[in-house]
Amino acid sequence: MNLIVAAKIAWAVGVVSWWLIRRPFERKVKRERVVDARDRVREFVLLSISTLGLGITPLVWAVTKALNFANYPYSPVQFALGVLVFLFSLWLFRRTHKDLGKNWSVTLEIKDTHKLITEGVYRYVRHPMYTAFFLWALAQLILIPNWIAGPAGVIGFGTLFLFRIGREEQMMLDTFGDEYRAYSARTARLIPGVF
Ligand SMILES: C[S@@+](CC[C@H](N)C(=O)[O-])C[C@H]1O[C@@H](n2cnc3c(N)ncnc32)[C@H](O)[C@@H]1O
Repeated sequence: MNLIVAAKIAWAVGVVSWWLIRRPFERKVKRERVVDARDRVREFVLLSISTLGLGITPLVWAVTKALNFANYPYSPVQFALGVLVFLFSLWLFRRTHKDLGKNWSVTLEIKDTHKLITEGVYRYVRHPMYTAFFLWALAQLILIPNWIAGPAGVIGFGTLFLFRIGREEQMMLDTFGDEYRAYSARTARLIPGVF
């Protein structure tokens, strides 16, 4: 099989796997009562930018020829590395969902029974789900040999992260106070011991 076709299939399998992992958790949180929801319009815009980068742009690359002018030569090593990083991101993504349980939400929300999670992967970093998304974006960068569709995920998810993270941490501080302050003091945001 042509290596570019293999990259397109690997990318599509990765995205469908991500969706299949998320589905049962989405169902579970539907029944929870939300007591604080912040920045609804801003969150919609940020999620759209992230979807454009991680979903729509690579999809356009995979199913049309519109971005082919920005393709560059590809190697089996690059393909294998991209697949490995994608697998690692999916593993971490599933772990974060299991650890967060009913406390998870797509946008900035607090539930009436909300608990601060500090165990599992949350013991090492405060935002492991965002680490998983950055790994997905990195996998896309490596897996897709195109100067537009490759980096689109890093730019799209990076924008969401930059404009959301301060507000999410402020919401957690407003809700959990000293408990979150102490948790923040002993954990990094994305990479243990680094950042
Ligand atoms: C998309 S989830 C991402 C969670 C976290 N930022 C991460 O990257 O793993 C966002 C929601 O998770 C909730 N949340 C974030 N950190 C949490 C924690 N340590 N414990 C419980 N809920 C948390 C907040 O209610 C927020 O609205």
